Amino acid sequence: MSQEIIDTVTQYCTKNIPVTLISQGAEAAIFTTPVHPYLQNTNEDEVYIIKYRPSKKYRHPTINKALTKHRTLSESRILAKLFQIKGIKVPKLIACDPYNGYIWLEFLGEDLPNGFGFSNLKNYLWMNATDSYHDNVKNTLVKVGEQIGLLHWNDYCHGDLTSSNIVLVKTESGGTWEPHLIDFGLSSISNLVEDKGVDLYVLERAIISTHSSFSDKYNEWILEGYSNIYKKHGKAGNQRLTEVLARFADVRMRGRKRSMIG
Ligand SMILES: Nc1ncnc2c1ncn2[C@@H]1O[C@H](COP(=O)(O)OP(=O)(O)OP(=O)(O)O)[C@@H](O)[C@H]1O
Repeated sequence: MSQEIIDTVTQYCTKNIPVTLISQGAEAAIFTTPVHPYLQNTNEDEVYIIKYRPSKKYRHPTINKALTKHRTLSESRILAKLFQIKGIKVPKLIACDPYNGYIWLEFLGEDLPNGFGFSNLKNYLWMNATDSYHDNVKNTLVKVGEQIGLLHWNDYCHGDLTSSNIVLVKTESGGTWEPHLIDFGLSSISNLVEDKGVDLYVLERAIISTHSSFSDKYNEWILEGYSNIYKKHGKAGNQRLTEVLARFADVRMRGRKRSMIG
C-alpha cells in the first residue's frame, strides 16, 4: 500500500521534487521535500510538507474524487483563514491541488534531544516526565490552552485534537516552545458548544491515556490558558466560557457512562 502511494506521489512531483514519506495515517500520507512549489529555494536546508490524500479502493471512483476534492479544499480553506487570525499558530498554506488531493505546507517543529522524537506535545511531555511540574512545562501547556481558546473563540473546532496534532516550535531565543495546531482535516466552522466540549474532551482523554500520573495538573494548565482567552472578552467572554465548560463536563460524563456500560 505504502509503496503504491510513494510511487503515485513521486510520479506527480516528478524527479525535480524529491519526496520522503514521514507518516501514513488513515486519511493521508505525509511527505517532506526540500523544494518549494513555486519559489526558487535560497536555503538548501528548507523543508516543506506535502500532504496527500490517496483514493480508497473500497470507494466508488466518483465518490473518491468528490471526497478528495472536498476534504483537501476544506482543510486548505480553514488553514488559510486561521493563519489570518491574530495569535493563532498554524502551518502556512503554500499550495493546494484539490483535484489530486495535495496540500503543500510549511514544515514545523524539530527533533527533540536525547531521542525523544519529533517535537509534538505528546513527546515533549514524555521528555519532561522526570520534572513534570517544571515552570516550562506549565508555560507550554498554558499556551496550548490559549491556542485552543483562540480557535474556539473564533468559532473553529479542530475535530481531532490529540497531543500529536499539537506541534511545538522553539522560540527564537531558544528557551521556550510555541505550540502550533496541525491537521485540520476534520475541522469545521462551528459555534456549537457541543463541538467545543468534544474538542476539549478528546484532548483531555489523549493526555490521560499517555501521561496518566500528571494528567490532572496538565489538563488544569490547558484549561487555565483556554479560560484566559475567553476572560479577555469581559462579561460576554465569561458567559461563553461557562457554557463551553458546562458542556465539556457533560461530554465527559457521557464518556464515563459509555465506558462503564461498554
Ligand atoms: N506542517 C507540518 N510540519 C511538521 N510535521 C507535520 C506537519 N503536518 C503533518 N506533520 C506530521 O505528519 C503527521 C500526520 O499529519 P496529519 O495529522 O496532518 O495527517 P493525517 O493523515 O490526518 O494523520 P492521522 O490520520 O494520523 O490523524 C503529524 O502527526 C506530524 O508528525
